[in-house]
Amino acid sequence: MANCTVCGKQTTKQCGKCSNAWYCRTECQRSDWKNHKKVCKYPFEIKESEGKGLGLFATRDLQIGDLVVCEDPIIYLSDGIKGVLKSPQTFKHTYENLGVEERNKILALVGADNDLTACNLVMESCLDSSSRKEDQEWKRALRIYGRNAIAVDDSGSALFSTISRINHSCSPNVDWSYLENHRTRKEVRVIRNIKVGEEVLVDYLAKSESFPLTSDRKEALRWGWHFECKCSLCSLDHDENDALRKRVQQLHDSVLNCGRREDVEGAANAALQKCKLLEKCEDLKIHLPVAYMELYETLIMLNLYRRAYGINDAFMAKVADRREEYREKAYKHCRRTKLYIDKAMYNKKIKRLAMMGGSHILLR
Ligand SMILES: C[S@@+](CC[C@H](N)C(=O)[O-])C[C@H]1O[C@@H](n2cnc3c(N)ncnc32)[C@H](O)[C@@H]1O
Repeated sequence: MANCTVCGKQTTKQCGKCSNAWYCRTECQRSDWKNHKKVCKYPFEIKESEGKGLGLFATRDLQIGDLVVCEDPIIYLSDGIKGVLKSPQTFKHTYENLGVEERNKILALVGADNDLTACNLVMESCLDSSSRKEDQEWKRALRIYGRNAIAVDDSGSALFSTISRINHSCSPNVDWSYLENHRTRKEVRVIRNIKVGEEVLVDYLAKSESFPLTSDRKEALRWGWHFECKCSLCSLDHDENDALRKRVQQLHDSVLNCGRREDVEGAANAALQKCKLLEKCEDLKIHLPVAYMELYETLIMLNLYRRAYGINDAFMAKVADRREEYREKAYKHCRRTKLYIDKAMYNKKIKRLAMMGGSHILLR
């Protein structure tokens, strides 16, 4: 049983073409067609995923780079990323300005129960304070927001009708990005081939630029998303994968630490080893573009410092002179998956790298 996409009534009837929208009667289906026809063609169906509520499942084989869905948010808040929403009052105001259809779409998402753990502390204090009847709906919606909101650009978060139904896996087969010219519109694309019938899974923690071990990932998902992860990686024996992640994290830290000690050669070496290791680990490949960009930028630094630090020519010939090749690898991955390269993210990294050794040099 689900809620009608238009009026919110309980129903078991789905769109016959894609099974991704629920309608209680023909009038509701007809009135929603102008919106629904934009997503009706997508290659997935929404159905029960064991132990995780609903989820997206491929209705045909999908290749790397294929589009799963592209969607605008039902509600978008620019004042804080998920989990640290600054003001529940902003949420209340934005929610109450939505039309009935949008509100019903939000209320149909998972998490409307009275479970206060599905809220961060700011939300919790606000939700605790009043039990007035007229406040109940937006508070329900706020709880749903706590369970489903997704970061959409550097500072905002949003709820989506379809994308918010994608379950998490620490070994994902899709990734999402916003569009260059439309930062609240979200696109989901395949990063590992998916067979018909397989669940479409994204890594909720992927953009955190760290390589957490199983126990840390579980904790982060409990804290930020309020669930106990049942993905394949967390369910299996994870010692080997954890050992690999530990090594990648060490190399990642080493790039920064070497930089702080003005050991640019050490930083470049660590960045290179990190890329090599990431290439071997299927569930961490998502980090490759940023890692190759980091290597590229480190090698530019190396080139600039080569005389000052007496960096040996053999090392330069072996690694540093190949820097364009590494930059190309960063872009190649993004071109293959057709995901938007977040230039802001790279710029932040470039700034951080430019601070290495207290230098004021301009990189570009
Ligand atoms: C953004 S929603 C995903 C869609 C949701 N399954 C639904 O029915 O609408 C996030 C919720 O899905 C469930 N979920 C997602 N990934 C999961 C996982 N790996 N293990 C267990 N539950 C998961 C949790 O209940 C979580 O709070």
